[in-house]
Amino acid sequence: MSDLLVSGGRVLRPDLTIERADVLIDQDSGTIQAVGDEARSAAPADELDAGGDLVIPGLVNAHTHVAMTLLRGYADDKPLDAWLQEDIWPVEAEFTPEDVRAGAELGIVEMIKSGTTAFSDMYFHVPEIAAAVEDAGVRAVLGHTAVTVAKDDGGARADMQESLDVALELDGAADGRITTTFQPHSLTTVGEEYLREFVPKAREEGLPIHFHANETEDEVDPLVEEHDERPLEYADGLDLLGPDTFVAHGVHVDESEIELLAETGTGVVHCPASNMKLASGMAPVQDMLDAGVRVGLGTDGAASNNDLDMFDEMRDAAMLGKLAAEDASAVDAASVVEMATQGSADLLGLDSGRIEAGANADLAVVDLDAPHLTPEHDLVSHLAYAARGSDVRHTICDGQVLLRDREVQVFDEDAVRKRASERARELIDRAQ
Ligand SMILES: N[C@@H](CCSC[C@H]1O[C@@H](n2cnc3c(=O)[nH]cnc32)[C@H](O)[C@@H]1O)C(=O)O
Ligand SMILES: [Zn+2]
Repeated sequence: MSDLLVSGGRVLRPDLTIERADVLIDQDSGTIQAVGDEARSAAPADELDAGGDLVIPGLVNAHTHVAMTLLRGYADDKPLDAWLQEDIWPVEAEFTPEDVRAGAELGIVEMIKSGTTAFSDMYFHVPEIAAAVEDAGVRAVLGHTAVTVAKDDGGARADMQESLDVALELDGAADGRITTTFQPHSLTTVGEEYLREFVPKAREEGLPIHFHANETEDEVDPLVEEHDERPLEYADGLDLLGPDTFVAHGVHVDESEIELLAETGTGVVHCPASNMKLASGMAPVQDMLDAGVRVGLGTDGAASNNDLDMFDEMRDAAMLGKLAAEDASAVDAASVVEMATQGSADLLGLDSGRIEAGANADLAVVDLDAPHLTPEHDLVSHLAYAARGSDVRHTICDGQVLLRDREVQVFDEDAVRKRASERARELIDRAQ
């Protein structure tokens, strides 16, 4: 048996207490074998020093568009609709499969370096993203995002069919590290007739569903006008909600919709940085938590964030949650740490996000030896409010070491950055 010992650290346990403990990992099964006294292995095949560090579950980014790293800083300071239509979609039309691969590798390197071990993605040229995930050793929930507006009927149906086909084909790829979702882009960018035709097919195949919902007011008003019901009531009528569904954003949800989310077990991925940057609004996160809605955390794409650092996202979630509730006790440190770990993992259907025997061996080791993490009154507070992605020292996924002493083990980081820069430059040239 091949095993790995993470030794000498303090460990964040599932109940958010901190315990001095070693963690023993079975690399063959990719799971945690023991935490604490039972972890003292006679002679582990490999050892990672976590002395003075905090060992946490690998963070889970529950909503992103990873290849959009190529568009980081390309178009800023606009609202969602204008940003997508005027800037993003014209350039995305020029993306080649190689561009998506280069952008995905860049995004994955950024995530590995900041302690993220799993992500959920919405994009196109998905086999390229799957190949990058396979090479990198991370986990991902992938899918092809279908849009039907501004397409003829043939084009629209083909895009919906591709979303089904890609989800069926890639499920279980990369030794099971890849799973999939069926992905209508949003309730306003996919026509009702296509949802009526394809959602039942996705349900029949048992595919989980992921889409953008209630992100901006512009997305809510037309649906209310046309159907005389709230967007999530409309979605429920189309069998889009349920425990196998998680929606991105959920910013403009009213009380009845929060109830509907809780009743149906539908998950919500909160994306605070994107919501602030595009001025989409403030999601009522504390109200959703109080109502028993399952909430995870995501960065959204790098062009609306502009990074993929989940530590940033935790802090943004806490800050924005307080502002939205006008209550400093809302969305507290423990809530955001839970959202970024067990909360997101639960939405993605992963047995990750907790350091416990039997769970996936997906971990990050945070170096606490820094002025901004001193003194150590409360390490959960530090994770939420003071730590940064660059404090991550080691990252482990599926029992394999992806980052060792801040060195990415799975890719040549400089080559990935160089390729992404070149591809991004050529892409913008083509689009202009
Ligand atoms: N543009 C393609 C496919 C869409 S892929 C997923 C899309 O979501 C877009 N996207 C990124 N962030 C957001 C967001 O916050 N809300 C809605 N869409 C977004 C992203 O740019 C990408 O175009 C088509 O026309 O078929
Ligand atoms: Zn998005």
